Amino acid sequence: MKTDQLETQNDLVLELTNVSKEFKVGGMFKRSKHVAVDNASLSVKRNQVVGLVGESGSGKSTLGRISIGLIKPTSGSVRVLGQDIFALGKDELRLYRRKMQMIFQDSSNSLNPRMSLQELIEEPMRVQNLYSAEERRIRARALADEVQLAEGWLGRYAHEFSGGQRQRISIARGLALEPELIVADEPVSALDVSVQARVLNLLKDIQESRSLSMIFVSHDMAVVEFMSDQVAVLYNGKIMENGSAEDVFANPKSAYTRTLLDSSPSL
Ligand SMILES: Nc1ncnc2c1ncn2[C@@H]1O[C@H](COP(=O)(O)OP(=O)(O)OP(=O)(O)O)[C@@H](O)[C@H]1O
Repeated sequence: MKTDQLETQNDLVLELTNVSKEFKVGGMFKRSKHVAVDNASLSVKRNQVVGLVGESGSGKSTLGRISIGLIKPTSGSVRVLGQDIFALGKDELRLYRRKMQMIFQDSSNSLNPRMSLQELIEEPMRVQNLYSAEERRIRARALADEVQLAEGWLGRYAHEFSGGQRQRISIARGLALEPELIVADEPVSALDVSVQARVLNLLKDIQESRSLSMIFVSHDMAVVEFMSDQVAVLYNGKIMENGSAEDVFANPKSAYTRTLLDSSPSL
């Protein structure tokens, strides 16, 4: 294999190929299948942000969760850094998951109220048995600084922070295991509009400085335009359109994307 071919392959952090997900729905007597993701193919390069947009129920979250191994697709393959993650055993997948982290809309609600900021950021490293206690302490401080939480706050508890600050804590916890791929699922939707821009700017700065690959799920087209290099539009589980953010926003190919853009007042 030529060197340039090798580089192109390594450059792909996430590769979804013909991924479908069917959920069984209904009760004991009337069972049916719901196709949440329908034959979707998508790739994310190193240092690239791919925005996933579409109306509620179009399959964005399901595809995001499939991308980091939280949901197993019914068919298709998911490669992260060249590795088919569903070909891994349970323990191997657990270890591999370090490379892929998810930031949820309500991540901050799941922070343990009995832990200090220092402990909350150290927790993912402790659970994975990574680093010495001293090193975890130092790393947690650096991570708090990276998400712009003051050193003086390291002893405070989750409930003492605002919504935006709690989402910064979740971001720091997501970064603690040095991931290469982040799936951010509506990460600012639960925040006040005034706080959203600051958290988005932080996320973008971190993504750029760490050269992270990211899937950014949002129903807000303006937010997606700000964050993304590439945009994929989902409708009924199908990818209707996938192109550079510039092209998709300036020249949407599908009528559905045009409707989405027209109904987005903040653009
Ligand atoms: N565990 C599940 N069991 C059954 N159906 C599910 C399950 N998870 C998702 N679905 C269905 O799959 C479809 C896609 O859901 P998904 O949450 O991925 O969409 P979404 O685009 O992220 O929506 P939203 O913006 O509202 O979060 C929906 O019709 C949803 O009801």
